[in-house]
Amino acid sequence: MTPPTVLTIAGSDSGGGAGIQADLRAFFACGVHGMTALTAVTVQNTIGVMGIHEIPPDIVAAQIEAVAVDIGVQAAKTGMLANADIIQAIAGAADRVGIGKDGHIPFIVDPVSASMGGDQLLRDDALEALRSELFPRATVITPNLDEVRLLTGLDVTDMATQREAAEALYAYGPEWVLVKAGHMRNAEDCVDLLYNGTDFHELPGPRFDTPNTHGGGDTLASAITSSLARGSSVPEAVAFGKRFIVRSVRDAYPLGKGHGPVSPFWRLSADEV
Ligand SMILES: Nc1ncnc2c1ncn2[C@@H]1O[C@H](COP(=O)(O)OP(=O)(O)OP(=O)(O)O)[C@@H](O)[C@H]1O
Ligand SMILES: Cc1ncc(CO)c(N)n1
Repeated sequence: MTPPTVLTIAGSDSGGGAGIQADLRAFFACGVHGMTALTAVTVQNTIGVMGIHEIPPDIVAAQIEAVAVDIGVQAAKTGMLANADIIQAIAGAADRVGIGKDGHIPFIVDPVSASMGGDQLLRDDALEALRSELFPRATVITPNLDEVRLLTGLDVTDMATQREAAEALYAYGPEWVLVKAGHMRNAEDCVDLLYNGTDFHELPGPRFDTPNTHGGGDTLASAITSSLARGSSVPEAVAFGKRFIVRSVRDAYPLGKGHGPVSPFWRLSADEV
């Protein structure tokens, strides 16, 4: 039987840990058919990003439309988007094929701005395009704490400031905001926070002491996307994504001389999360 079909709009990580490679691995482990609209080729390994080749915006839009009209997309997500022109092209293509909260296709916007090592993956002038073009179309946005700081100027250090950040980001128009806590390094646990303008949902989880969390944000967003494609509600899909990422961080493995990737391979031998 044909599995649910999902689309990632993101960059390539030559090291295979993050980006489109992480998304496809998570999609496979979640039992959905993954499709890709490539936005950039990065020259990357576990240590850092040494080069970026950006894909022309019309080619990014054409990839989205090609798979949408033939195969169909049940949920879509974004990762590294590189620049404002690419973001503009994605917004146009999304509207044409019904991706986004005003269309019928759930749309997860992960506002990726830098790699784990701090290398920039989004040009400075593209932050405004993310806020104005993609956040109002998003079913869920999934910033980490560095992205929260870039997007809102807020420094999240505890649950109170995490709630404040969720409210500030909600004002940009997404249906839901998920503020991820991975970068709250002084905290004992990893409590992500989901908000829809009225209700706060806390997603508690353990914090593993490991340097190998490369691709963690991509893997979480891909698991959420897969669950939405199966028809789950946003709180159900995010709870699934959290269970999925906890197991994937637990099973992360060392690779190269830098940060190893999280691993969704455990899923292939388990019946359910
Ligand atoms: N050390 C850890 N132990 C357990 N869970 C973690 C750890 N680090 C991050 N997570 C979880 O992984 C998910 C991704 O969080 P994080 O804030 O690190 O995102 P990110 O920075 O976008 O990821 P990436 O590493 O892909 O850039 C969240 O659910 C977070 O709670
Ligand atoms: C291509 C790419 N996308 C996303 C990330 C962030 O995990 C990365 N390091 N590289």
